[in-house]
Amino acid sequence: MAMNYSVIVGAVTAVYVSLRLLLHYTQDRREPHPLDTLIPFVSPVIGISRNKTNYYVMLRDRYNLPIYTLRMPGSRIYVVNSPALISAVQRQYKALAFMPLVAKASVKVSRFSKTASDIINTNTNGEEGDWGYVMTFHDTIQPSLAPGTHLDAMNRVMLGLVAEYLNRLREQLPTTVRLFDWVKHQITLATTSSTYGPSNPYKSPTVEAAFWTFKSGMSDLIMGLNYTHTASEAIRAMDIGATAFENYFSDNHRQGGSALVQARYSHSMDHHIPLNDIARSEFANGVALLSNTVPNTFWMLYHLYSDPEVLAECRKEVSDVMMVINNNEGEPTHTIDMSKVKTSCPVLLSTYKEVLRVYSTAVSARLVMEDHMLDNQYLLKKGSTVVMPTPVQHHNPAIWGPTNATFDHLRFASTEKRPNQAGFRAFGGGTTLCPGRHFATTEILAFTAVMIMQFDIEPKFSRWVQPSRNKVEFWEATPSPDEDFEVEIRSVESEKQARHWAFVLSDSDKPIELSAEDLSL
Ligand code: HEM
Repeated sequence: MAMNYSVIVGAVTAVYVSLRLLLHYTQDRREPHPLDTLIPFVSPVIGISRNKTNYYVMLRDRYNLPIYTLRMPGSRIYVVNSPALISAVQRQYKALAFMPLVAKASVKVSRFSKTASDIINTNTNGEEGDWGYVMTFHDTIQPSLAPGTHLDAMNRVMLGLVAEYLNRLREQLPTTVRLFDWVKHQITLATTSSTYGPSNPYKSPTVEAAFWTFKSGMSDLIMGLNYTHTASEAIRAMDIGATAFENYFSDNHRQGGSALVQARYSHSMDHHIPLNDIARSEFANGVALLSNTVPNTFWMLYHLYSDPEVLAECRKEVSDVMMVINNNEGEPTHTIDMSKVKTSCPVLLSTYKEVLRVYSTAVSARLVMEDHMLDNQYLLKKGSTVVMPTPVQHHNPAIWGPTNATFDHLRFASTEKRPNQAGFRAFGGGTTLCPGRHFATTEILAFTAVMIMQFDIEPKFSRWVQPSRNKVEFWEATPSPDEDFEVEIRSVESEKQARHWAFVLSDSDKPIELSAEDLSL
């Protein structure tokens, strides 16, 4: 027995020493310093799976390095903390590329045909010039989501739908719903109907449910774990979505949709993507459309309703920009001008930005295409991944002060001390800055503004309790609550007489500052 024990100890020691030597001899001194090497190659895996994106914040707090290396089995991750180095990474968009990662992940999750996969995987980083499906994708869709005519048109449809859903809700009050599920359903329908028009495939409850099943299995699909139960369910769900979208496109329903869907469809057709693959890509696009807007709307409602002070201040602001206008039937209609909400409701806007700051779990990633000296200081090796975790910036005491960990709904409303916009990265930055940020912002603000004006919400069985959010997946930029809960929705007493609500967009959708890039618009 003693003999067996010493053999095991000897073997473990030999493995450990070999791993340490391997780490030592394969780490170039010019690379960023390696961290969390207690058990080489294993400690970072445990750290990330246990602590999710908090792991990066913990390592920043402990070592405060501008950049460091995490050695993982078979790969290196360079984690960038310093804002100056983040800018340097963003400037090197060819050497430190985003699109090859997107192409690889999208082929895995959408399960494209070989024809489509080959087209998508060609010239992903513009090695042969600025052409190809992936290289031209961003510039093709960007105009349909940029402030201007197309975005206004999409916003007007979305605002009409939000008003219609919530007007209908008034007729069912009081009602009890599971808050997250309810928000998910309302936002899914408003977002997808304004994107896809009257023949929106998500109007089918089967397609709507299939999308959320697909989303639940995405992590396994990205990691190639196609054999798990969750992945099999996601694959089945993708097939349901693909069939629905194939019918939508073959019946020409996209003609009634937004400029965004037209641009995406034409782009795929121009690159000779087969129809079933276009449908797969469109269904997977639901992740960009919905996976952040839904949870951010939920967290907004949570903070608005769980704190009477926040609720009162925001209600006052919105009521100041509300008008009563007679509709076509001569009925008085409470009308909220979204253009005014964006210019005259600083507390509501600040609450929204604070939600984005506190809840963002986005980790921007880049693939190192060739050995590269970042900022002439740090060697980044070909094939490694560079990551820029947003929580590190959003919880940086040097930018946000000692209260960085707490939710302060007035943080962005202060006119004296403007927070440094470079430290706010909820929508990413550089060439991969989120093109959907203005659309999502208008939707979240409209939905929450009309909610607080029309309805009171109370948890059914207890007081408001901050839901945990530990189940967030590694690729998600916004966590959902771990558990849903029931709330009762009632009519706001003083508003009982107002039966109709509507929105107008009096001015073209002005960009509000959602990123450092918006300051120059
Ligand atoms: C509150 C809602 C949203 C949040 C927090 C959000 C967040 C982000 C973030 C952090 C990125 C950067 C990814 C990176 O650099 O690694 C991104 C990219 C992107 N987002 Fe959003 N997003 C939101 C809504 C939307 C909507 C509604 C759309 C579509 C209409 C959209 C479309 C996209 C696309 C296409 C990209 C990739 C950009 C590229 O190809 O370069 N997003 N988003």
